[in-house]
Amino acid sequence: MQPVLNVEDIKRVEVELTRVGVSVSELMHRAGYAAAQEVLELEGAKSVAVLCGMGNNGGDGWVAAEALLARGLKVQVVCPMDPDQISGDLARQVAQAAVKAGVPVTVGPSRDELDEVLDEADVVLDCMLGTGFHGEVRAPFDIWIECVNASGCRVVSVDVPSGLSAQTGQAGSACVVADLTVTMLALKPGLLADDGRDVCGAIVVAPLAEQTERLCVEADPVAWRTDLADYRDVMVETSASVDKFTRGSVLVVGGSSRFPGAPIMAARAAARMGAGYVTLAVPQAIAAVCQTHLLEIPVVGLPCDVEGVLTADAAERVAKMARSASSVLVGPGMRVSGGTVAVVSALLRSEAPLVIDADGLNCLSRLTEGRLFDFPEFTRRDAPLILTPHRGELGRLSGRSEVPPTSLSEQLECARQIVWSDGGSEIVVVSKGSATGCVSVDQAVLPKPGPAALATAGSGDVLSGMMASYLAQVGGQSENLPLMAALVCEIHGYAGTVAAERLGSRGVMACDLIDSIGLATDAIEERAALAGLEDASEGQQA
Ligand SMILES: NC(=O)C1=CN([C@@H]2O[C@H](COP(=O)(O)OP(=O)(O)OC[C@H]3O[C@@H](n4cnc5c(N)ncnc54)[C@H](O)[C@@H]3O)[C@@H](O)[C@H]2O)[C@@H](O)CC1
Ligand SMILES: Nc1ncnc2c1ncn2[C@@H]1O[C@H](COP(=O)(O)OP(=O)(O)O)[C@@H](O)[C@H]1O
Ligand SMILES: [K+]
Repeated sequence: MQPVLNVEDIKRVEVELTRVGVSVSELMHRAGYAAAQEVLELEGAKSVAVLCGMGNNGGDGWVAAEALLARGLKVQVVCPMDPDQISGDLARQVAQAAVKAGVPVTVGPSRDELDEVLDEADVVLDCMLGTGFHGEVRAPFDIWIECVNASGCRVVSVDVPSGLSAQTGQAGSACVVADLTVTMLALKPGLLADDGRDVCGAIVVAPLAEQTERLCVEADPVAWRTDLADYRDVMVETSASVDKFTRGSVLVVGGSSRFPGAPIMAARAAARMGAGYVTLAVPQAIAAVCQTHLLEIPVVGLPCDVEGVLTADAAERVAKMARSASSVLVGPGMRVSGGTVAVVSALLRSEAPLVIDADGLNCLSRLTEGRLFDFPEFTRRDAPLILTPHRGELGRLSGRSEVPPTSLSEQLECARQIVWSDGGSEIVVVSKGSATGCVSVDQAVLPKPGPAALATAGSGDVLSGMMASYLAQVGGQSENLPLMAALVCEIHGYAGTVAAERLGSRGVMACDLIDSIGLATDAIEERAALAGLEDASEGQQA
């Protein structure tokens, strides 16, 4: 797994590195060389325009420009002011050194002059704004960024594409769209979510020092980005000597007259994910319609009101059914009422490994008055509990329904608040978004996100069905619950990719994801096993 550090923690690592003898100047030189190296590895790169800002990100650029010139490339630095006028000592010194070494400089070009420089270049090295960027992009960089994006050059961004917040993942009104981002020391959350996913291109981490790995771990990473090989420890063991019950039984509880489709999709996803036996429990009013769509899955009708919403009488029945299930999913399409709140409450008190999604989470918000972290008694249980909120649901659970989290780092913060108030290792919050974080008290793991094709109604119901199914198949518990949850998200994402290949990136509907789950599971598990073997053989050779 790769550590992901908040920007302020990256700065702490930088300070720690200086304490162990790697000066900031040395770091800037190594950053510049790392960026230059990536440019040199691009096929056919001959002429490079290096666009430098006035801070240390620009400093990295000057070092890279000098290194590229020394390797025989045609280099042209573009800078808003005379190198002697740069206020930061370090950036000024490397700029002066580069000029002395013969690096040609264009100072404060007009738009036309900049376009001319870019016409001559085949690669742009973007060193305008790094982690020091905040607010809206100001002149001249707003114009420069427009020119870079229109130039047709390949773009390598240093540390972070200029105009993107490395912390929040939000892009300003202007933002470089890179083909490759060489990020220094460690991944930052903003590179992995929201606009970051659109503008970073491929991401390469340049650790810059042998001590970096240890210092990053000591800086308490905000999350860990998974590698496929990590999943081997949490995968379902395959065996031919199984029957439908040993393959795990899932109870799905949800639905209402308004939303009969959500629990149907969740139940089908649970079956496609490999559970041997799935039962669906829904309001009596929709039981027949659900059964018509589910040939393999028995449907149980429960007491409901005239609106086809579960009543409190259903709670005891559900709790009893939960006793014979390897896992239970509650929530999809259920609505929020006194009855559904009673059902969620009964399941929380049960010993069943439990996944709560959608309206199940909204019931939980209602139970805890929107401050789940103030009511850890609801989530404190011995059996696993997985909550799968999107940003809106997470906001409601965290008492911030008016201002739900808007970035991955805020998602992680809210999820942490919930799991830490509970304090147990059995609770995981799967905080969903364009990037998803699976958060427990021990760690937060980030699976590789799926494609935007997943942003379609019902996709979350499919995920929660898959989650309950995997939980059932590993016997209702896992050595590493957040990693298991991340594996399920990764399979969900890959199902989106498989479905998009078949139906087009905008054509995917939630049911199409269900049909792709089986192949996606096989593919991800096979790749994880292969990646594990490769890691092991590399380890032996080393
Ligand atoms: N943290 C580290 O360990 C290392 C950092 N390095 C580099 O240093 C960078 C951070 O350097 P700095 O803190 O100097 O910050 P930056 O160079 O990212 O940005 C600071 C400059 O940008 C300007 N600026 C900020 N917001 C702006 C806006 N909205 N519009 C226009 N201009 C704006 C500031 O006035 C200042 O001149 C990193 O991104 C990285 O490239 C590397 O040199 C090596 C190691
Ligand atoms: N832009 C995106 N890129 C990748 N995954 C996404 C994107 N948007 C949404 N997703 C994923 O799709 C799923 C949507 O879940 P949710 O919002 O609960 O949908 P619904 O309530 O309609 O079922 C989540 O797993 C989320 O991570
Ligand atoms: K940059």
